[in-house]
Amino acid sequence: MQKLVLIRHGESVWNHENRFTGWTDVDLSANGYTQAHKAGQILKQHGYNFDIGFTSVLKRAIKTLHYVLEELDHLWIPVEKSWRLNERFYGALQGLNKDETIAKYGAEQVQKWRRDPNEHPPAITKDDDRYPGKDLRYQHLTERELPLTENLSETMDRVLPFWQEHIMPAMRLNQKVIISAHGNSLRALVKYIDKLTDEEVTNLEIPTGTPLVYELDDQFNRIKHYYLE
Ligand SMILES: O=C(O)[C@H](O)COP(=O)(O)O
Repeated sequence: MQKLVLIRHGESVWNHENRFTGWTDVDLSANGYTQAHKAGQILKQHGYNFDIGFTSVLKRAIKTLHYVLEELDHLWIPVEKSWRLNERFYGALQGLNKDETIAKYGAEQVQKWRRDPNEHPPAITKDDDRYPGKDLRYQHLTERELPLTENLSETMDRVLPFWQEHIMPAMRLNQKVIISAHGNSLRALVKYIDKLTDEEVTNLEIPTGTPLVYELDDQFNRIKHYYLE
């Protein structure tokens, strides 16, 4: 049996302001900073330690992992960052207030954009300042990999190769792994590990800054999962 720990970043400034974030690189809020430290303390109380960490290239997830590892006095372990663990790219919704968007387009449409695994939020164009092709950190990506919008299925398509090629090999070496990522990149991963249907994943919400433990068998099938609080 192996334990894998997933954590969604602590509350971000835009979570606090209720704005669609996606790949926008916003910082943790003061509350998010506290949540990240508390998550580290809880993991410490339960005797957790890690051999390797994985995170996205967005500072809210990077900092959350950093503060967790700081509490564990584990800042020295290797941390691998990948755009593949980024939040779902929320297209033209990025930056908009969620309630204002509901007022404009209706609750049903906004809920579809947020939770229907096959629904695309409105796309940006390549001349938009939010286009990742303009951002240094994504310069090595191919044009096909650079999103203009993304649904959860597409997020899953780019998360899973990273799971298979980086995270699973570490676990096969019996390394203890922590992954600090985002609401929707973690929903994509959990959909895969828990073999959830499209309908089941629609109702899955992952809270910020709360360690989620997966106990997995040798084939990486889930035995059980639970939050540490
Ligand atoms: O990108 C965002 O806005 C949030 O991190 C996740 O938002 P959601 O709960 O609307 O998918």
